[in-house]
Amino acid sequence: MSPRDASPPVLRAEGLVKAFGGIRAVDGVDLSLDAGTISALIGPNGAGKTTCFHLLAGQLRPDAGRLWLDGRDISRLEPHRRAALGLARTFQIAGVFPSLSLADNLALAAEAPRRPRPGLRRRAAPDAATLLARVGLDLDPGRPAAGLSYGQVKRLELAMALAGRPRLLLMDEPTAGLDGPERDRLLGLVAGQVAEQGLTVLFTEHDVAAVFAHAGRVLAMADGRLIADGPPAAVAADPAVQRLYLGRPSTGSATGFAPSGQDV
Ligand SMILES: Nc1ncnc2c1ncn2[C@@H]1O[C@H](COP(=O)(O)OP(=O)(O)OP(=O)(O)O)[C@@H](O)[C@H]1O
Repeated sequence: MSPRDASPPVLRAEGLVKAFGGIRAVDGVDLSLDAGTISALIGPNGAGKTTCFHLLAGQLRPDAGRLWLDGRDISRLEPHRRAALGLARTFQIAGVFPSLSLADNLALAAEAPRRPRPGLRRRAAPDAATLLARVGLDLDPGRPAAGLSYGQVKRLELAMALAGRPRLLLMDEPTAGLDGPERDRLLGLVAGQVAEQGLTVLFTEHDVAAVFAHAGRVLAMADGRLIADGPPAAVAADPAVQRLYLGRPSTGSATGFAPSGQDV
């Protein structure tokens, strides 16, 4: 590819550091995410994944390091300014309003990232029925969110994240609380949006089988640092990752660092 053809990564981070007292929760993280890719950030409890997400989305200020979204320096922007530029984040506990209709939940979610930039021309959000169809919810958009099953709420949350038409979606344990089939279904829907809409996704996930099934790339974190980054099979075979999860190097199985379905 010639330099003229090269478009900047959707997200680039350089030298991110965040310490809490004596703990360096994020300790010099560099990463870069290309458009239309889905990557998983894995690591044991306390590795620094959530802190990393806070730094990327702007809920925390880094002690050091810089960030670019589509080549634009966003290091000093507040979370709502980053959201207005297309960086969306979902949380483990999300904000669905049970008393509002599905359509109103989606309309609020579509509006939120745009409020701080009144002067800009707005792109129309997809309509509620289209968004619900994208996440496989065959429901009346006029019905209240109250009474949805937990799995349906998680899919509504995904539709709400998509309503803002993000460029980059950071998903912190999007499948928390879901059983195996529901987890697969949700991550399959996310991967579908990556393939069809050119969305870029970084998600955290403790279930290694789900990571292998849906992530194109895996970034493994330990003690605030990225210790491996690459295709899932290569990361699984990485000796540092093997030591982290099993306390011993790889025995050769590409998916052997944790048995299918085991949490990491
Ligand atoms: N606000 C805070 N104040 C003090 N220490 C913190 C704070 N937030 C995180 N930490 C510490 O920073 C380290 C990284 O935590 P973090 O929550 O980012 O890890 P994680 O990989 O997301 O873990 P988990 O998988 O359990 O959510 C941990 O040692 C944690 O105790």
